[in-house]
Amino acid sequence: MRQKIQPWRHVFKLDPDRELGDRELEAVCLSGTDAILVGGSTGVTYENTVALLARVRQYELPCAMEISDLEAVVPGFDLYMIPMVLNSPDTDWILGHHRRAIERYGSLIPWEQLLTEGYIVLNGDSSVARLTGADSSLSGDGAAAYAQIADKLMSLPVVYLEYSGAFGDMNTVRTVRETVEHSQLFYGGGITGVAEAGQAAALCDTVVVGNVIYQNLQQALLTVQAVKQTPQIEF
Ligand SMILES: CC(C)=CCC/C(C)=C/CC/C(C)=C/CC/C(C)=C/CC/C(C)=C/CC/C(C)=C/CC/C(C)=C/COP(=O)(O)OP(=O)(O)O
Ligand SMILES: O=P(O)(O)OC[C@@H](O)CO
Ligand SMILES: [Mg+2]
Repeated sequence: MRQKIQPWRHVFKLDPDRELGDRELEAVCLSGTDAILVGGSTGVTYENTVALLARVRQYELPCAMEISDLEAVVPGFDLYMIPMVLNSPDTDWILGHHRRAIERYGSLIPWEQLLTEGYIVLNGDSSVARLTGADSSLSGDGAAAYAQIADKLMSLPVVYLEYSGAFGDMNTVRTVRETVEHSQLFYGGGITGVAEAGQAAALCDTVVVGNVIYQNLQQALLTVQAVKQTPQIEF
């Protein structure tokens, strides 16, 4: 599974709880992005997730689900990404929901299709920060410490720097980048055009673009090449 995401440089995150027309979806899926990640922190249901999966499946690119609510899990995705919010004080968002999911689904879980993401939530104003109570007031060193827990102590395949809704502090991202050796480093949050996309792409392995799809599709589409044409800085 890890090999599957290794080539992902640019990913569009589609929210089942938001409207996107057929022409717009086609533009997203044919944009040259490496994958579609279906997920949101609120309002995700079985029905709106099935509907979005069926529409994305008209295209050939990989489609993964990022699970935020067990009731909304839909079979048929290529991959299931499982967030653990490492900087939440509420262990439910690190292990609790996960334990209940395993108790409930047991042997039905397709483990070979699951990938764990060590989330570090850094925008205190985001829905995900409110939902999980994450401590978003971390310094660069604090964020890097969580990243090292994910990378070195837990050997998680993904470290996800989540600034959902606001462009992040690139000094913090750089500090984290310098410490992550094995996990694939995802960046997401507040990318609204090529300049931000390029900055995040220079520092991270995978850049996730979400909200701007719904606000300014043309700008969203331009982020694909901006990410792909930006070489990563070597540390
Ligand atoms: C047949 C088949 C496929 C069976 C599947 C079996 C199965 C259930 C496997 C799962 C096993 C498992 C361990 C599941 C975990 C369950 C679970 C609910 C875990 C909790 C995940 C979690 C920490 C959620 C918190 C929210 C979160 C991190 C969401 C990620 C997405 C995100 C941050 C979106 C951004 O939100 P958005 O709404 O866009 O925010 P803005 O408003 O700021 O834009
Ligand atoms: O929606 P934006 O702010 O682009 O963030 C992308 C993604 O990281 C959200 O989970
Ligand atoms: Mg969003």
